[in-house]
Amino acid sequence: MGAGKSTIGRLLSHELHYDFIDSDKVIEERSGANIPWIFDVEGEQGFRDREAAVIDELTQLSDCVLATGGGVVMRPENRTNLQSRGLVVYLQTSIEQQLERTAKDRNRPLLQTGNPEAVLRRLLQQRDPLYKSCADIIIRTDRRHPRAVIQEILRQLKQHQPLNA
Ligand SMILES: Nc1ncnc2c1ncn2[C@@H]1O[C@H](COP(=O)(O)OP(=O)(O)O)[C@@H](O)[C@H]1O
Ligand SMILES: O=C(O)C1=C[C@@H](OP(=O)(O)O)[C@@H](O)[C@H](O)C1
Ligand SMILES: [Mg+2]
Repeated sequence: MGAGKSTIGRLLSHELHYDFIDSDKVIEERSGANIPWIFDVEGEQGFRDREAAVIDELTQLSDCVLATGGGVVMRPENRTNLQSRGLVVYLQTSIEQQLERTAKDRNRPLLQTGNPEAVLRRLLQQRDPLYKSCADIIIRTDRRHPRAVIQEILRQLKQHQPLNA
């Protein structure tokens, strides 16, 4: 959360002339509700079920940049689908920067309960090995302008596959 997946993903899609899809937005559109409501009414498991179905569908598309929610790696089938069907970029970000970037946002239910720093620390401990297990590319985003992050992604992408852009 706050790594910049939604922001960087959109800008990157422009550079690549690809479509941009944010799985959280698709989940909201399909359910007709926002993420806090889904967590409230269906619990985190309900949200993860919706997320897994959407990820299975969206990872079958071509020529697009897909931004996921940060918890996508918690389900093994999501990791398999992302890894086998796409090229995965891990935006690695310090907790300090995550806190700064998410401070004003009330749309992340996991940060609304308890101490956000402690929550982020626990989640990073659980998830960092999982992000690393599926990432083709790892980019540090701390104190880097989104444009610099995108340039670094493009540079590393070129080493992986020929690009249309
Ligand atoms: N590299 C960056 N430098 C500064 N601010 C950023 C950067 N990446 C994202 N942000 C800002 O941080 C906030 C959270 O970004 P967002 O793209 O929603 O993250 P995510 O989708 O990973 O949770 C947004 O306000 C965005 O403008
Ligand atoms: O880390 C998480 O478990 C979540 C991250 C959110 O997306 P962002 O990573 O885009 O904030 C969103 O999917 C939901 O609130 C759960
Ligand atoms: Mg996002």
